[in-house]
Amino acid sequence: MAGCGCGAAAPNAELLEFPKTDKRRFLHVVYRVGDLDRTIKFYTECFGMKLLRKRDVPEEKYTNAFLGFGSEESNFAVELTYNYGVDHYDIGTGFGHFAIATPDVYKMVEDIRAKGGVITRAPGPVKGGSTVIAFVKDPTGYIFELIQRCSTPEPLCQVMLRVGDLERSIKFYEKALGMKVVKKTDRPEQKYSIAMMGYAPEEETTVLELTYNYGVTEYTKGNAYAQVAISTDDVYKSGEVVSLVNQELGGKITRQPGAVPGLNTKIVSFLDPDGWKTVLVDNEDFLKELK
Ligand SMILES: C[C@@H](O)C(=O)SC[C@H](NC(=O)CC[C@H](N)C(=O)O)C(=O)NCC(=O)O
Repeated sequence: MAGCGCGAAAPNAELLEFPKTDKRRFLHVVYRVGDLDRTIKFYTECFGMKLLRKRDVPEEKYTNAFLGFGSEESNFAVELTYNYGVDHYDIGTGFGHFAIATPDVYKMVEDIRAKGGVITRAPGPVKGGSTVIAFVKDPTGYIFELIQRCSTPEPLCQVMLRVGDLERSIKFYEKALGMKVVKKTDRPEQKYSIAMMGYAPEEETTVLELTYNYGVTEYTKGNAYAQVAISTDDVYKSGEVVSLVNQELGGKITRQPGAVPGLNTKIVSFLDPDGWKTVLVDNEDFLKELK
C-alpha cells in the first residue's frame, strides 16, 4: 500500500518492518533418511554430533531424531525423519549440502575415512578461492561440506540450496524473513554466485547459502529434503508478512498460522519463489517442546 501523505507509515510498510525486529534464529533443518540408526551412528562417530532427542510417532508411522553440536535452546540442529519402511529417497538436484565448520578439515577427513565414510571431494582450497573444504556423503546420500574455520559457536553452519534467480531470492529472504545478506560471492570463472543469508555473521551462526549457477533456473526437489525451521514471536503477523511478499515475489503459504494438532506448537509454513519450504515456529512453544 502506498503512503497516504499524512506522514504516518502505510499499514503494509509497518507490517514489513516486523521480521526485522522479531526474535528470529535458525532452529533446525528437517530431512528424511533411509536408516535412522545408521545415520545417528555416522553423525555421532564421524561428525562428533550429539543425539539431542528422539520421538517416535507410531500412529503416523515415523520417528524423529534431533542431533547437533549443542543444546537446541541456542544451537542449530538437524531433525531427521525416518518413515517406517522407507529406506530410499530422491535428493533431487536443487539441494546442495549441509556444512560443518572444523579447525582442521584434513584431520577430520582422515578420521572419517578411517571410519569408512565416503569422501566425495578431497580436502583443499575451494576452486576460485582459498577456504579449505571437503565433501562427505552421508548414508542417505546427503552431502556435508566440511569448512576449515577456527573455533565457532555454531559448527553446523550452512544449509545450501540452489535457486533460479538470486536477486529474487535475496529480496524474498530479506522481506519475508528479515534476513540480511551476510556475504555475497561471485565466481565468474566457476559460473556461479552465492548469497549467504542470515541473522548474524556466518562465523557466528547458521546461514542459508543460496547458490545461483549461471543460466540454470530450475532444479528438481526430490522427496528427501523438507525445510528449515526458524523462530518467531508471532506466527500470525509473520504469516501476514509472508502473504504480502508472496504476492510480490512468488511462493505461497502451505500451512496457515496456528497450532499443530496434537503438539500445541504454533507454526506457519510457506514456500519461497523456487518452492523451498520454511516453517516459522513460535519461540515460547518451541522452548516448551524442549522441556
Ligand atoms: C567457502 C564457500 O565459498 C564454498 O565452499 S563454495 C563451494 C563451491 N560451490 C559451488 O561451486 C557452487 C556452484 C556449483 N556448481 C553447485 O551448484 O554446487 C564448491 O562446491 N566448490 C567445489 C570445489 O571443488 O571447490
